[in-house]
Amino acid sequence: MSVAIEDVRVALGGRDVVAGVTLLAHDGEIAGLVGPNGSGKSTLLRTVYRHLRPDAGRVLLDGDDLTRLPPARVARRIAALPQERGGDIALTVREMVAMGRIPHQRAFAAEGPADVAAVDRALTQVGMAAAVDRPFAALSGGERQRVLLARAFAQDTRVLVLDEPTNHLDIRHQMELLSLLRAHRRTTLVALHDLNAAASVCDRLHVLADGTLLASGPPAEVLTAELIERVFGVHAAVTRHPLNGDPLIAFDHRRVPCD
Ligand SMILES: Nc1ncnc2c1ncn2[C@@H]1O[C@H](COP(=O)(O)OP(=O)(O)OP(=O)(O)O)[C@@H](O)[C@H]1O
Repeated sequence: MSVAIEDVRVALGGRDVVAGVTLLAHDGEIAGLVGPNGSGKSTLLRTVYRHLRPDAGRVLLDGDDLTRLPPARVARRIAALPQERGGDIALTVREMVAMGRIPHQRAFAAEGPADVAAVDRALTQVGMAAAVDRPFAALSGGERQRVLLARAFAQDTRVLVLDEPTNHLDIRHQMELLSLLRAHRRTTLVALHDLNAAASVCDRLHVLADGTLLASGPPAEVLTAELIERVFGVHAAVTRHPLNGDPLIAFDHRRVPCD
């Protein structure tokens, strides 16, 4: 299932924070959004999981305008890990993940065997199966993150939208999550700050700055030292990863950022 963002504009607080962005995530592709803080990544993703309606432009799901599709149908097609990660919600871990099954259930129907299996599978995938009865509100930041990811996986959609999914995760859980994304091969839109992770996991990268799209393409073409300096204002050396040949971006943390 493809996701096409066509000339989307979003105004917030009296200014365009997304100023006419066009990009396409092909069926089964992992499309990464990278860019500095405030460049519009979350805002753009919110238009895809329908948290925000664009002021202009359209988001198309396999050619269908998202705003014209019934919400329940969208929920069976798009699952999201938003940047808002839930607070004091009085649910257990299992109950939280089971919410991902609601779009598949008839009104007031109990969970069926397929729902139970999907919830169990998702909890195992994120390594939280042993915590099913714990209160969600009592989890650490990284544990909550993994449970919300499980909820998105349990929703069993063809499209996943993930806003900074590796935030709070230790290196092992970051790597497990990124390899799960590759193994699942759903159409995925993911905002990532870690350029090396983005280079390894994404099929295509889209670089945002000040609400506009500056570059799109395969990571090895997009992530040049010049682009990184122009967009992020830091010096970087782009080499090859010694273990897998992916682009490897090295920063000199002893050096002050450039002007
Ligand atoms: N509700 C709002 N009202 C006014 N301005 C907003 C609102 N939400 C976001 N913005 C502004 O829109 C701009 C883009 O924000 P957005 O969260 O999309 O950026 P981002 O690229 O996801 O940033 P980050 O990397 O920090 O998560 C920012 O300047 C932000 O301050």
